[in-house]
Amino acid sequence: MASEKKQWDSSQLRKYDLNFEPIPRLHYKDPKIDELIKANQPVLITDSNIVKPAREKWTLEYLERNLGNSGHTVYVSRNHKFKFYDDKKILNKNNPKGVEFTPPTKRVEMKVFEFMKRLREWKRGEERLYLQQILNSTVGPAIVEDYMKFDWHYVAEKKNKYNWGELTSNLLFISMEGNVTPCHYDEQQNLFAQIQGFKRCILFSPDQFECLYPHPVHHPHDRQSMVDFDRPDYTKFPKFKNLKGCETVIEPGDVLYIPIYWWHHVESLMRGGPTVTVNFWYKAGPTNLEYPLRDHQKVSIMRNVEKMLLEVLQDPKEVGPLLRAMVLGRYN
Ligand SMILES: CCC[C@@H](CC(=O)O)C(=O)C(=O)O
Ligand SMILES: [Zn+2]
Repeated sequence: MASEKKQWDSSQLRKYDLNFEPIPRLHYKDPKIDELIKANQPVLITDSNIVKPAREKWTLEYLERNLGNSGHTVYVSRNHKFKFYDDKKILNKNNPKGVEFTPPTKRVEMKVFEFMKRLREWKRGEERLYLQQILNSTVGPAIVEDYMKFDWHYVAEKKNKYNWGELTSNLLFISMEGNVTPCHYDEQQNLFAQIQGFKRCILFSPDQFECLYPHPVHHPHDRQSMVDFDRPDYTKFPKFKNLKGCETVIEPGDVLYIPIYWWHHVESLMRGGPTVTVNFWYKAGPTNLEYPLRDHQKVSIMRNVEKMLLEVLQDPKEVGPLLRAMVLGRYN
């Protein structure tokens, strides 16, 4: 059979001073998928029916007609990055313990027809938009009907087999070409289903924590890497050059398993047009402490230590000196 024409090329990928291994791409009936999920390893699942109705029907026109007339959550950025921030951690009159912080993106509520108009008329260099909307009762009945026809048997089988917690949400992402969600981790298991367009996903294991320098837990950019992948500061973040990761480009119909606590950087291909994705976020299941501890469990322990120290010390500037006094010359 003539090889299928590749639908994208490497010139559409942003260039980083890093090399990556490929993430395994396996047909959804391949039993090796279960081995990888059980080991908390990423895997790209192809040819499944997980979001088949969306794959067949959710064009931008269909979404514009059926997403409903409520305002949808849209982020606006002056550049290609959409770095998430938790506004509950920003200093303001209701949150005197918060951090002085200027959000890098604006969050607005936008009607879907306005969003789609902005998408159609967008010119390179203009501010970028990224719709990120929870699929909830505000969406139109046609979307609900399609959603009910997702292959819930397949996802429930994974959830139960690997003891994941409950499904917390499905987010719908409609991105402009070239948008980037910078490197971060989530405390949830994630089935990341691609509906339209191509997204490059670069993933790093939780054991790369020391190379990715997350913001402190109390910072609005908690869980996000401090390193700007476009212009890494190797003086401030010297271990970034040792970073080891894996990558794939997900295509419509692919579903990427992003394991809990795994770092991921996601970009809609440049010159690839708008992209549509639905994710499935599951809470972590109950974890029994078995030794040796898994790397993601150590990240969770470090988060708890940071939270406890901040609680008792009150001043973030005291956390470093106390930990250095405790460790340097004694535990290193
Ligand atoms: C706000 C979340 C964005 C998404 C990545 C992307 O599609 O841009 C992601 O990081 C996730 O599904 O966990
Ligand atoms: Zn994420």
